[in-house]
Amino acid sequence: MTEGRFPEGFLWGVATAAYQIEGAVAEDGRGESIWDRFSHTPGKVYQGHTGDVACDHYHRYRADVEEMARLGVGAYRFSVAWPRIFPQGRGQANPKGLDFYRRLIDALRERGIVPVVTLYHWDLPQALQERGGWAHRDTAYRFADYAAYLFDRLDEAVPYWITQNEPFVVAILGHVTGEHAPGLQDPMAGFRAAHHLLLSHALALQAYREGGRRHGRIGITLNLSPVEPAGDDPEDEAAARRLDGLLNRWFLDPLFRGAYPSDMVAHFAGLGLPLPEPPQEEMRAIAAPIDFLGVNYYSRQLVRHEPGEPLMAMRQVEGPLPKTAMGWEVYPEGLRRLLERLRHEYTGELPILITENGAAFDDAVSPDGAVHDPARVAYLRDHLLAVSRAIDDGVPVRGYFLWSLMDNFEWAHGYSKRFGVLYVDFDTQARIWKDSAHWYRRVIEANAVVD
Ligand SMILES: OC[C@@H]1[C@@H](O)[C@H](O)[C@@H](O)c2nc(CNc3ccccc3)cn21
Repeated sequence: MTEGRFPEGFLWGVATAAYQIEGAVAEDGRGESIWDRFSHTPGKVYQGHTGDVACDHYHRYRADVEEMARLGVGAYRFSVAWPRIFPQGRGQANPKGLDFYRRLIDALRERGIVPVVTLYHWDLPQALQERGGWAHRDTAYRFADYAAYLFDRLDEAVPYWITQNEPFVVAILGHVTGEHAPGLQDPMAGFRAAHHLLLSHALALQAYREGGRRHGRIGITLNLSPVEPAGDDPEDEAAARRLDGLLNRWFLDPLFRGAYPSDMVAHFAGLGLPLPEPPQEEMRAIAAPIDFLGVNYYSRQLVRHEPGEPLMAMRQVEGPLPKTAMGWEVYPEGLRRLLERLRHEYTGELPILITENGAAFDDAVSPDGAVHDPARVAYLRDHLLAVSRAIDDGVPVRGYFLWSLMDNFEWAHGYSKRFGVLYVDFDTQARIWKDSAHWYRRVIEANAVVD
């Protein structure tokens, strides 16, 4: 394959998530989520922004699907809001909630766009949080019930299911640093949540496999990054290994080797965090075969040894490379290296989907009415070239989902960070194609990186 070209049938897509785009948070029976609660809590989100309206996608989904069709995408990755399906997280279902996703899937299929459905993208029903949330084992079983409910009603139309989006972020930012909902700062809750998120994946996978007549493929999405020492001090290298152990291996090892990484278990035990030995049948279920691994890649992590930092004895440092509006280094080579590592250490011939890759930049509408975003075009081009090189080396990457279709609610940053290839004017809800959207359409059409 010549560099920059992609295999026949490569799946080109865009990605979004329910709480970030839908709005309509109190419509048609939707229950409260932890992100409704968190975003309405003063001081948690930039300038008090919330997802109450977001991109109003709940009402504008048909027009948004038409934009996807104009882009020429073959697939669309979106998440189902659990609180629309089960407003209390369990018990009584809400048919109007399911009806919205049926309408969305029908609109996609009418335009020949394959739905790729993420079951959980961070919007836990608040009622389950009040019963302990992800730190409580029962939530994993409620998730499996929710997943089975959707499998039974939507599986005929959904070829790809993703159980969890980024369990690391849910566990650590939600339960240890407190930057995300539910805003806890309790390392033990974080480790319990991490295990219950993996357990929830395993239980949903079992429900899928045992449900008979299942037509699709099912996997999980992890946020993965190369972790590199900021200097050549052996202590910095050890710090990098520790962060790699928490960010990457804490999830890859259970999923592909059936056990948590022993060096990290020992590290946390040494801190007086004696993680309870998980039941072996749970670890076996977590390591049950999946059909693909979803990889969200944005940048690398650069670390130094930091004796005073209580959990990991490390601190992340700013690197020398050009950065996006999130302050993340632009490091496309890291994606190629990550894919090579995954294949050699974990996934082998298992298909990989890049379920998120993209960048935020300070976009603005020009006097000519266009949105010129050359930095995003360059970011996307270089990362696609990295994917193409990995494929040429034999890594079985089967698809790429650009984050994101349109500017949206960027969690604790609110609407201050724009990741879309479509610019959203949140005063009017107008969608404006950025130069990167025109470019991505040409890439898809050519099935190759174009200038
Ligand atoms: O930040 C951009 C996107 C976000 O909008 C998606 O909902 C989420 O899936 C997502 N994950 C990452 C990478 N991981 C991450 C790192 C720091 C904070 C939050 C997420 C980036 N993104």
